Formats: sequence, structure tokens, C-alpha cells
Amino acid sequence: MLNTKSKKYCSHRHFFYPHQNTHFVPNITFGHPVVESLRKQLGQDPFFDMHMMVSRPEQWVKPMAVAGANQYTFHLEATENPGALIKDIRENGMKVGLAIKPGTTVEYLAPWANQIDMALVMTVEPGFGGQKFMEDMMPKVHWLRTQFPSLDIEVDGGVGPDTIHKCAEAGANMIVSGSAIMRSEDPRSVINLLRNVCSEAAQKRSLDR
Ligand SMILES: O=C(CO)[C@@H](O)[C@H](O)COP(=O)(O)O
Repeated sequence: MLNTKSKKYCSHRHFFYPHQNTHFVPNITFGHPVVESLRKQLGQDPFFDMHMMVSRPEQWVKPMAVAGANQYTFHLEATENPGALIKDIRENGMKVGLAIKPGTTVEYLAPWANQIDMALVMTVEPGFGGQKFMEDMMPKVHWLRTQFPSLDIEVDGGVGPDTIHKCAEAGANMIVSGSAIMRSEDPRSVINLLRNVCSEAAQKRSLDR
């Protein structure tokens, strides 16, 4: 639960920036020591995109870069100065991802779209796996794809074989999928399916252009 006394509204009065002692999401996942260890185990090939569901994302840029992250994705709702953070991420040699929660409209992300590598449209409230896919986020994906044809657009939350077509048709080309893969008896085939549906949709878009 966020401490409402620490609420601080920004100029457009839609977000509030959690106080440093509150959590952006209510649970804890792994941090840069695990990233460092994975990098050592897996070598330089895997692309590590760090989705930072944290308050004050500024504080983890350098540790994540040193640990071997390739892309640093932060939440627009969690920072007061996205421009400075984007600059810092780049100066630390990483690509930039910018995420929005379901309640945040794309118009707040749009001004930054030309400065980032990837836009992440959350299709659940951040925090937990296994939630229901929010189809009503697809217009955001579609709008971003129309406005920024070459931007990487990711969806995250409730994405699996039943929902991937909606994501791909709307224009997503990067997918986060947890439960659908982990709970499958054949994870490889689920991964291949998700990949293929996205590639086919992207190919069709490029032919239509
Ligand atoms: O971290 C989050 C939500 O905060 C997501 O990345 C989920 O973990 C994706 O898992 P599924 O929704 O696919 O189970």
C-alpha cells in the first residue's frame, strides 16, 4: 500500500511519484547480482532487458550496466525526469526501454518515443505473473505502431497462445510471457508459436506498407 501522505504530483497531475521508501510493486524479484551471475554463466550472447518495476529507477542504472544488462526499461510513472534518465542509460552503454502501466495513456509516452529503443505497454498491472490479459490495452499498441513504425513495442502480462494474435495484429514485436510458457508441457513449442505469430504479423505489415 502506498503512503498517500508522500504523494507528489507532477505537472500533468496524472502520475504520482512514490516516495523512496515505498515500493513500485508489492513484491521483490532479482537484482543486479543475479544479472551478473547469469551473464557469467551464459556468456555475451543473450540479450538482457531489465524491466525495472522499481521506485527511483535512477539508482540502478550503473549497477545493471556493470552487471551486463543490454537494455534498461523503466516506468514512466516512477521518475520525475525521464529525459535525464534516458541520457544516463545511454551513457552507461545500454538501450532504453520505457514502460507504461495500464492506467497511463500513450500520450504521455509519445514525447519520448523518438529517444527510446523500446516501448513497453503493460497488459496487466505490474507486480505478479498469472494475471488476465487486458485486451483493452491493444489500441495503445496499435497507435504506437502507426506513429512509430520502427520502434520496438513490447507487451507484458497474460500473453500466451490464446492472446498472442491480438498483440501481434496490434503491432507488438516483443513479447514477455511467463505462465503460458512455464506451465506448458512443451515450453519450446509455445515459444516458437509466440515468435512465429509476431514475425508473420510484422512481415505482413512490411508488405502492406
Ligand atoms: O512481471 C510481470 C507483471 O509484473 C510480468 O512479466 C509477468 O511476470 C508475466 O507473466 P505472465 O502474465 O505471462 O504470467
